[in-house]
Parts: sequence; structure tokens; C-alpha cells
Amino acid sequence: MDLIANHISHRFGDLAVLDDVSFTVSAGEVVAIVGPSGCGKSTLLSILGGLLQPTSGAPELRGAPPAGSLNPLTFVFQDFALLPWATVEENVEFPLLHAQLSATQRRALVEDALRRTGLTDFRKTYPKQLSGGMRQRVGISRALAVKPAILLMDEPLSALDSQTRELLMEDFIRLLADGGMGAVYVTHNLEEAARLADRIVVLSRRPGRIREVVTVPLSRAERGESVARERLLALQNQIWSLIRNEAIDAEREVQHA
Ligand SMILES: Nc1ncnc2c1ncn2[C@@H]1O[C@H](COP(=O)(O)OP(=O)(O)OP(=O)(O)O)[C@@H](O)[C@H]1O
Repeated sequence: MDLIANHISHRFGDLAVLDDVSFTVSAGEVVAIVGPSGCGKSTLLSILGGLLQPTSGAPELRGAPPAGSLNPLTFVFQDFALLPWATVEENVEFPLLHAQLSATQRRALVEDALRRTGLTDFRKTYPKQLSGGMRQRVGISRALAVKPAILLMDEPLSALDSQTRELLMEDFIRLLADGGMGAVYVTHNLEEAARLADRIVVLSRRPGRIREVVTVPLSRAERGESVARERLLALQNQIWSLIRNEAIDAEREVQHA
């Protein structure tokens, strides 16, 4: 199933936020969205996921979702959005409660999602007993339980310390490795974008327009190898040079607002 941004523009009142943004996320593809602060990245993700109606243009889904997918487009949130009164397994089960599933089918989906995120031994734990990284694993596990075609992620690692980020980055790379699931990944972090994505959509300063769509010139398998670091670093520098001046302007605007 492909996700298409079709000439999307958006305004909040007088503020033009996105201007004619078009691109396609093909089945199984990982696309990162980067750009200066306030250029409309989160707004674009909300529009793609159907949470916000754009002023013009539209997101489109083309093709059938994978067999058994209960929610083809599924969000992973920056602040995890867990139910504090529910255990890990209850949190993961939550989005399945209203699906037409037997208890056995539900249990199988929860088991699989817990296993894929290394949470099997933490099933009876409550979120407040867990570290930030483990909480985000619960958020990811809950997203996996509904068998998404495409994960929509808005800075999913930004609330975490650098070592935890690195561990979760490795989890994302592993979970997305087989191309069975695609993702749209909004981030400020160019290293995360280059390591995870097949293509990187670079937005201009607000109103966000597409400046460039950069294809990462390494396969997913190659990106895991240490020799790839230099090439990924060169790519990060290339993208940074595209947005650096506008990032400075955006920062000044925020400070003077
Ligand atoms: N609900 C809203 N009402 C009014 N303005 C909004 C609303 N949501 C976002 N904005 C404004 O729209 C612009 C784009 O916001 P958005 O969060 O999409 O940008 P971003 O690129 O994700 O930002 P950042 O990089 O800082 O996370 C900003 O100027 C923001 O203040």
C-alpha cells in the first residue's frame, strides 16, 4: 500500500504552514521528513495520518493494505501516550479491543508485538516502573500489534537520552529491515534520518515546500555496516548545507517572536 501526499497545502488562520507538498511513500519504504524548526513537519504528518484536514490537497492511500492489517496508518508518539493505569500488555492490547477478534487472536497479536520489542518479560509491569526507552518500546509494541502498513513517527526518540536513542534506533532498523512495513519519520536529527530512511524529504522554511528529496545511496543492510558511516556522514552534511541558513533564520524568528 502506498501513501501519497497530493499537493498538500495548509494554513492556520493567516499563517501559511505548508505549500503544495507532494511525494509518495511506496509500500515498505521508509521516508524521513526534515527541515528547519516550525516548517510544518508535524503538521504534514498529522495530515498524512488523517488527524488534520489540509486547506487544500489531500493524502491518499493506494493499493490494498497487507493481509490482517487492522490499522494501515499507525502513529508512534514522542511522549509515548501510554495508559498509566494499565500494564504493558494491557497497553499493547488496547487498540485491539474494538477490533473483531477473538480473545485468542488478540492474545496472539499481543504476544507477537511484545516479542518483537523485547517486552515479553515486562508484560505485567506498569509504565511508571519503566525507563523512558522501555516506555517507548511499549508505544512501538502497541503500534505493531495492529499490523500497520506504515508507521507515522513524530520525533519518537526526542524525549530520550543519547544512549537510549541509539538502542531504540537499532530496534527501528531491525523492525523495518525486511521491508514488510513502511514508515514516515519526522526528525530534527539528520543522523537518524540518514541511518533509517530510504529517502529524505527536505522541506524549506515555513511555509514548508519540498526543497529536495534525497535518496540514501545505501541499502538497508549496508547502512548497518561501519564502513557506511562515512558515506552517511557525507549525506548528512549535504542535507545540513541545504537547510543550515534557513535553520538559522527559523531560530532567530522563534527567539524574537
Ligand atoms: N494548531 C495550531 N494552530 C496554530 N498554529 C499552529 C498549530 N499547530 C502548529 N502551528 C504553527 O504552525 C507552524 C508549523 O508547526 P509544526 O509543528 O508543524 O512545525 P515543525 O516543523 O514540526 O516544528 P518543529 O521542528 O519545531 O517541531 C508553527 O509556526 C506552529 O507554531
